[in-house]
Order: sequence, then C-alpha cells, then structure tokens
Amino acid sequence: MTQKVAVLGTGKIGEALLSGMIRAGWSPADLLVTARRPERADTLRERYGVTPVTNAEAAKTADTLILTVKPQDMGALVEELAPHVPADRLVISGAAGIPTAYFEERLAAGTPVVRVMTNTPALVDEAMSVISGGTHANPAHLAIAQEIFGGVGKTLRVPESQQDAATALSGSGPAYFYFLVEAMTDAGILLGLPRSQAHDLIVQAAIGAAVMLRDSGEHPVKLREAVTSPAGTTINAIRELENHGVRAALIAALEAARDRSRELASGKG
Ligand SMILES: NC(=O)C1=CN([C@@H]2O[C@H](COP(=O)(O)OP(=O)(O)OC[C@H]3O[C@@H](n4cnc5c(N)ncnc54)[C@H](O)[C@@H]3O)[C@@H](O)[C@H]2O)C=CC1
Ligand SMILES: O=C(O)[C@@H]1CCC=N1
Repeated sequence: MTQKVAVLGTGKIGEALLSGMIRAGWSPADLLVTARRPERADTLRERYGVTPVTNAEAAKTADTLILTVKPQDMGALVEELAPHVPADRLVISGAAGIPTAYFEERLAAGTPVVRVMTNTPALVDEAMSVISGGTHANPAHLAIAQEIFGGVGKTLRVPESQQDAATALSGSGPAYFYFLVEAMTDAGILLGLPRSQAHDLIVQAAIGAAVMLRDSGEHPVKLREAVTSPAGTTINAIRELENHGVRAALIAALEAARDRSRELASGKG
C-alpha cells in the first residue's frame, strides 16, 4: 500500500523507526518528518532523504501520523495538530503511558488512534512493538501499524489495558539488560579482568543466553539448571543473588515502571 507517513518529533525512537522503515523498503519520498530544531530537520533530510515539514503540514498531507515526542510534550503537540487533522487520518502514538482516549478526546470525532510501545532495538531491527487500537481503530488501521513497526522487529497486539505492563517489561526492558551488563562488567574488574575483556565476556554470554532463550524452546529454569552443576560455581552465585533479593528487586522495579506509565497517563510530568 502506498501511504505517506509522517514521523512527528523525530528523536531517538522516531529516527530508529524512520531508518528501519527505509531499510524495510519504504521510499524516503513517502516519508515526512518534523523536528523542533531546524538543524535536526536538516540532519534527517541529509541522512535519509526524507522531507522535513511542519507539524501542521504533516497533519494535512500524511495518511498516517506517528507521534514520537515525550509524553510531557504530547499535550502541546496535540493542541497544535488538532485543528489540522482530518478525521480519516490514522494517528499512531509511540508515547509511554498516554491512552488512546487522550487523543480521541482532543482530535476530530472518529479519528482512528493506535497506541504502540516499541523499544530501542528498533535500531537493529530487533524491536518488540506492542500494539493496541483505540475506539475507532479498525483491523486495517492495526494492520498499517503492524506493517510499519514490523519493519523494525516483532510486533504483538494486546488489549490497551496491558500497555502499561508491556511498557515496563518491553519498552524499558533493554535498559535492565544494559544495567546488568554494566554491573557484571564491574564484577569482572573486581575479579581482575581488564574492562574490555570483561565487557566482551559478558556481552557474549548475554547474546548466547538470549539466542538460547529464543531458539531452544526450553523454559529459562531448565536452561539455568543446565549451567548450575552440583557443588559447582554457579550455585554459589545464585545463592548470593537470592540472598540479595535480586528476584524481588526485579519484580518491584518493573512494578514501579508500570506505575510510572500509569502516572504519565494522568498527566504527571
Ligand atoms: N527511548 C526509549 O527507549 C523509548 C521511548 N518511547 C517513547 O518514545 C517517545 C520518544 O522518546 P525518545 O525518542 O526517547 O525521546 P527524544 O527526546 O529522543 O525524542 C523526542 C523528540 O521530539 C521532539 N519534539 C518535542 N516536541 C516537539 C514538537 N512539538 N514538534 C516537533 N518535535 C518535537 C524533541 O525535540 C525530540 O527530538 C516518548 O514518548 C517515549 O515514551 C517508547 C519506547 C522506548
Ligand atoms: O523511560 C521511558 O519513559 C521510555 C518509555 C519506555 C522506555 N523508555
């Protein structure tokens, strides 16, 4: 389907999506971008051959608008767009927290809205994008969102009531793994390894574990048991992780992320 798509507020996520769409075969001629700073717009034009426009121009000319500004900037953007968005435009929000009803209340009656929570591995086509439709989004609208975000990784449709949880697990998810790699690299330093070697060892362990999780079909407990030899090294480490409440800390951490997503919905900046 030939569609003009505009990415509004092309920062980290907007650029990741834009570059992925071009890798997936979208023509730059069909892609519009908006940016707050003119230098940023120039960079995007030079880097991808896309056309920078104003938010109002994007609203008038694109078939699909993808809003990728921070939740705290969404109010101002929607206010600016509202007079220009015809009710047949598909509006896709990539923002954490903000429900589809927020847009439905502020845009023309009947505007189809789709909410998507993606993540930064979109940059390497390994995103997980979690998709929910608002009141006026029909299967064709959801299919467009799935086509766009499917270009940068996997997609999953969920009821909107699960979006805050999905944001905690998947939107923020990569950060937890980077945090673990950072901490385990520090452990390597403590154990006397050079930093670069410690980093490489842990990153490769992470990649190997991730591929096994994805491809083996085994439960993570089984995979961990296979590493954990009787009276071996791993069980000593696991005992320390349990002693320090790491499992409980992770559960609490993700619950806190879910709660923050809910707060963003209620406009707490
Ligand atoms: N960074 C992440 O890992 C993820 C972020 N998200 C969501 O994606 C959205 C964007 O996040 P990032 O890309 O990290 O933020 P960012 O700050 O890198 O990008 C947002 C961009 O929007 C621009 N902007 C703000 N108001 C504007 C306006 N009125 N007109 C034009 N441009 C405007 C800003 O100048 C900035 O370049 C957020 O809503 C966030 O919740 C979702 C999943 C993951
Ligand atoms: O931290 C955040 O609010 C954004 C949304 C999910 C990942 N990053």
